[in-house]
Amino acid sequence: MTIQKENHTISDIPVIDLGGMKDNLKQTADQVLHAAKNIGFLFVRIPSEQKEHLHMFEKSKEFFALPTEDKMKYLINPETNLGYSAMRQEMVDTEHVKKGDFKESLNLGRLINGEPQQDLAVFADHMDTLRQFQARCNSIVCDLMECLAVALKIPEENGGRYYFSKRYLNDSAPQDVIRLLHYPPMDDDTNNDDNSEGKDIRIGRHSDYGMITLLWQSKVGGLQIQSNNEMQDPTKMSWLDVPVLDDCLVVNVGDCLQYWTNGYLKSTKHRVVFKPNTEQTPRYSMAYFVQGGEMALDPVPSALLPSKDASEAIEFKTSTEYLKYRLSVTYGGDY
Ligand SMILES: O=C(O)CCC(=O)C(=O)O
Ligand SMILES: [Fe+2]
Repeated sequence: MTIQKENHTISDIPVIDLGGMKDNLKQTADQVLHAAKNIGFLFVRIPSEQKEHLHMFEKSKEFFALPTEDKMKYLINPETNLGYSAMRQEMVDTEHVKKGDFKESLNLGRLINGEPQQDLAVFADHMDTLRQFQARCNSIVCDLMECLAVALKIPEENGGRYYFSKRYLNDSAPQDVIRLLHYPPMDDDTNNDDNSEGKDIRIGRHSDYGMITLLWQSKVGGLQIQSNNEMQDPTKMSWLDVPVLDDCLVVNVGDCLQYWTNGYLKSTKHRVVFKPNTEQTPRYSMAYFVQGGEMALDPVPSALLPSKDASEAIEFKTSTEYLKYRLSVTYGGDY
């Protein structure tokens, strides 16, 4: 699938205020669509009264500060994709990086009726923080989905403005994941020679598997997006730095949404590197992955979409099928 023919500059990543939906839905919706189809990334402004992400960051830092043996009690369950992944356990770029990613993470599954579906004893006293963060994520996701449906002019008989959000909220098996990430400072184990991109990698080049990802960064940057998305040759890849904007979160389109829109919306490759002067600083980030669950990977009913490339075989019927395949690659076929 052809993704992007032209290179982009950082000014292509707009800052969008979803509060604008109230008075000017069409304009806000068009801004979201423009970014989603041109670069696959956008910033969403965080109103100053919203503090849920800050509370989550505190809990995240506390978790990663625990001794390794305590964290290992929550080791990731291959069946559910929930739990703790240790340093180097994951490798998202199997083509260009030979060692696992220089990061650790904790995947928290969706709370159902406010309750966790995994062992989360370590968060037992902080469930309200988790509940409030999840509720905030859901609300941002629904706003974004409504914007996309409006700008894609989905006919009323197909659900109109609520085409995506209704399916999302009605999904029988929602598999959204909150992922807490910790990238420690460089150490003797950070061997820069073993990746052919010739860069110090915190997480290798990848696209996200699901529909939409919300990403909060905490102070330390390093996130980059590939401006020539389809380029496979590491020597010819070009990368744009995504700045850390304190009052914004980052949003990106995932593979499922690209697939559903016949490539109209772009799931752009990205990675995190050690930026100069931050090698000795840990980076914390949090991602909220909207996975799509058991929703069928059907083309979105929009006249704006290009027709499907006939050469492309339909391999996956649901988002979950696709997710399982991608995870099996990331974890080295252990799953
Ligand atoms: O930490 C980041 O900024 C990026 C994380 C990411 O891309 C991912 O987990 O998919
Ligand atoms: Fe990602």
